[in-house]
Formats: sequence, C-alpha cells, structure tokens
Amino acid sequence: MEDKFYLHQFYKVPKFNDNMQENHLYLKVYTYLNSLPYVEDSDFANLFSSSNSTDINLILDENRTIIDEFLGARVHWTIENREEKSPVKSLVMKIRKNDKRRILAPYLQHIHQAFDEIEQKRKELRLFVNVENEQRRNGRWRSTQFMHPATMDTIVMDADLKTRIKSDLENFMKSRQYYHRLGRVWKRSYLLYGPAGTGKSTFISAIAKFMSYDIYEINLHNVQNDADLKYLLLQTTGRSLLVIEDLDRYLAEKSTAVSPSGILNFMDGIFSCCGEERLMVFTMNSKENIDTCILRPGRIDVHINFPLCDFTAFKSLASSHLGLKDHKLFPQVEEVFQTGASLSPAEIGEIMITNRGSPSRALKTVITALQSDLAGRVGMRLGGSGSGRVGDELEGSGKMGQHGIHPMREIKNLYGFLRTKSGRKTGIDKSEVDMNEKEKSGPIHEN
Ligand SMILES: Nc1ncnc2c1ncn2[C@@H]1O[C@H](COP(=O)(O)OP(=O)(O)OP(=O)(O)O)[C@@H](O)[C@H]1O
Repeated sequence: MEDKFYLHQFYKVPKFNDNMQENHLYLKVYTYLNSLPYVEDSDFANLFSSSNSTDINLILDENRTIIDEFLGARVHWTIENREEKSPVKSLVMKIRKNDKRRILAPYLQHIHQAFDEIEQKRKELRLFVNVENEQRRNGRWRSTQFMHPATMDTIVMDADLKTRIKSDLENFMKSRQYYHRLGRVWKRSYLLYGPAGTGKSTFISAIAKFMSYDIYEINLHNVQNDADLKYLLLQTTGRSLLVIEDLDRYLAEKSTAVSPSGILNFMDGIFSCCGEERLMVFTMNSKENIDTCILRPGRIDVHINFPLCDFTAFKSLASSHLGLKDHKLFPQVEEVFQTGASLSPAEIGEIMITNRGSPSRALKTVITALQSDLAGRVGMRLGGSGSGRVGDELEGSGKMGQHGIHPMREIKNLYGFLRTKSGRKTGIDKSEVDMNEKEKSGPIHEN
C-alpha cells in the first residue's frame, strides 16, 4: 500500500485575496532532489547555469521519477506539471504506508539539512580581519570577498594524508548530533606546523573552500587584552574558520597583550562555544618549544606537519607548474634530494613559475638551488653559524658578504625569488597527521 503526497510550488492565501505564496518546502525538496547522484546518471537531465554563478546545475525533466533511498525505504518523487505550459509545478511523493510512519519525519529533516549544506556551498565566502580598537564604531571585523584560488586539488601534499584530512573534515561537518549527544561543543581545531613556504596559509584557504566556511583571521597585535579577544569571538558567526597564524611567534616574543591563559581560554573556554560548527586553525613554524598544555587534544585536536619538499612533492610541482610527468633531468634531481638537500614548495614553485617557458632551465635551476641548500647545510654544520640558510641571508647579517657572493644569492638573482622568513626546520619529515588515540582508531561518524 502506497501513500501519495503533493507538494505545490505555490499556494493560495485566503486571507490575502487568494494571493499566491511561494512554498519554501518545495524549493528545498526540489534543490535536494536535483543534487542526488540519481539525476546525474539520468538520461533525462538538463544542464543549467544561473546568471550570477559559474556553477552548472542539473535539473531533471518534468514528469520523470526520481527514486531516493532513506533508512532502507524507497521514496519516489515526480515533478508534475498538470496544466500544460503553466509555470506552476508540483512535486509528488510516493512512499509505502509502513515506511511513511517510520521515516517521514527524519527524511524531511534530512532534506532540510542537505539543502542548508547545498546553500552553504553556493554562498560567497568572506575573509574577516580584526582591526584596532579605535575603529570600534562599526564593529571590530572588516571583511572582503574571499577569492583565493587554492583548493585541495592544487595543494601539493602526501596523497594519503590529504585524503585523511578531507575525510576528517567531512566527518566533522556531519557530526552535529554526535557532538551534541556527547555534550561537546561542535568545533575542531587543527595545528598546521612546518617551515616557511610549505603551504600552511594556502592550506587554510583550501579548507575554507572545501567546507564553504568564512575565515576570521585574528591578528593578535590588534587585540588589547584577554577580554577583548572574547569580545571579538562573540562577534563571529558559526560555520567559520577561526585562524591564528604564527602562534609560536606570538607566544615566544610575547608580542601580544593577550596572556597565554587568554589564548587557552580562546581555544576551549566557555566563549569558544558561541557560534556552532567551527574550525580553529593555528599555524606555527615549529612546535618544539610550545607548552604541551596548548597542544593537548581538545585545545588542538589534529596536528598536521607541512614538510619541505621531497622528490615526490617535487614531481607534483613539476607536473602542476611545468606540465612535466617525466624528464631526463628527474634522476639527477632525485639524486640531490637523496643527499638530504631540500627546499620549500614555495621556493621550488617560484623557480618553476619564473622558468616555465623552459622546463630544462627550470629543472637545472632547481638542481643548483638544491645543491646550494646542501652546501649551506654542510657549511652550517662545519661553521655552526647557521648562515647558510636563505632566511638568514635576507636578514642582512652581512655574514655572507665576508666570503664573497654566496651561491644561494646567485641563484636567487637568477630566479628573482626572495624568502620572507627564517626559522626553517632542517630535517625532511614525511607528512603526518598526529591524532589522539581515539581518532587514530577511526574518524568520527554520526550514528
Ligand atoms: N604544499 C604546497 N602546495 C602548493 N603550493 C604551495 C605549497 N607550499 C607552498 N606553496 C606556494 O608557496 C607560496 C607560499 O606558501 P604559504 O604562504 O602557504 O606557506 P606558509 O607555510 O604559510 O609560509 P609561512 O610560514 O611563511 O606563512 C604560495 O604561493 C603557495 O601557493
């Protein structure tokens, strides 16, 4: 036995002279149905793009039936247009009587949630930054449209690690009820750590795109005290990324008026629960000298290492930047990597961009830069000065000048690249996600 329900696109409102009102539920169900894989596979779908978006949408033909499955039940939907040429449509749902009693309420709730997620993905993302206190008149956040082109696909990273992070993020997004059942705030924090130019900031942009979340980037220099940080937090919205870059620098230099306990409270205090569905992201060059109480799960749940390039990462960069899958110079590049030389993806990427017209020249420049990096390391080990690192050179210590032109400087002149920071880590790490034990046993799922 089947039950049949009609969902009309418009309905009459008797109180208002029978004026037609749009039925919001119709829009939600219609949007949801057209997002189903079933429509993609159908021979009766049409492609559409709206005027203000580059997104291509699939819309199923009228009078065709979509079959959706939910909690083991089959739900049949048809878009009906009973009066020919009339713009008013109806959705007809057919469902077995027994299934109706069992699934109707959760099924409609599921449609609402799926619709919200689709809308969230469509919305324009914004980047917020906090300004100084004097400008408080219009609130403390200034925002602009967020248009960074980086995505999860463009980030060069160990493929397995990338998959694990994506699935961790997806699970987080679906875990509202799970967190609530545990009595926990629906938030998750990530630490991205590694040398300068390894892609930490770029990865934050990729996460924002992946989740369709706005970014609130907190400049701790513009925060007056602990209470001010709480005030800023109160002015943020849910479904967002709260970012503090270079947290290690703030902590080491004590260059912010916010106290360490203010930062701890920000991470997991009572104020951190204003606004739901939130990711916190912190970046550091190194977590070596960081107090363990900051790094513990709950404050920072997932630790992600961003290493300098190895040969595999180099090949990904060569593929994306130069269109090279292979090259006769690859074995030579691999050999230099094997000696322990390394550069950041930013450095190698920049060499490739500058020399993109000549892949051979790009690869030769990479080899010379790597050899120079190695020479710098050996020099550092022998002399113990640390001045062989590119970052030290840029600080204008003058140490290099005493020995004539440093090979690295020559290379930098060649490819016109200037590093901005020092403090790089000298070991070559494999990418990893350090998760606390519970998470290692499997990502969080909503039951
Ligand atoms: N892993 C990577 N994949 C793709 N591009 C990268 C990667 N690492 C660096 N880049 C490129 O190098 C540039 C600098 O990267 P980014 O600013 O993200 O590094 P960072 O680790 O945040 O550095 P810092 O610690 O100095 O802030 C960007 O233009 C980015 O596109």
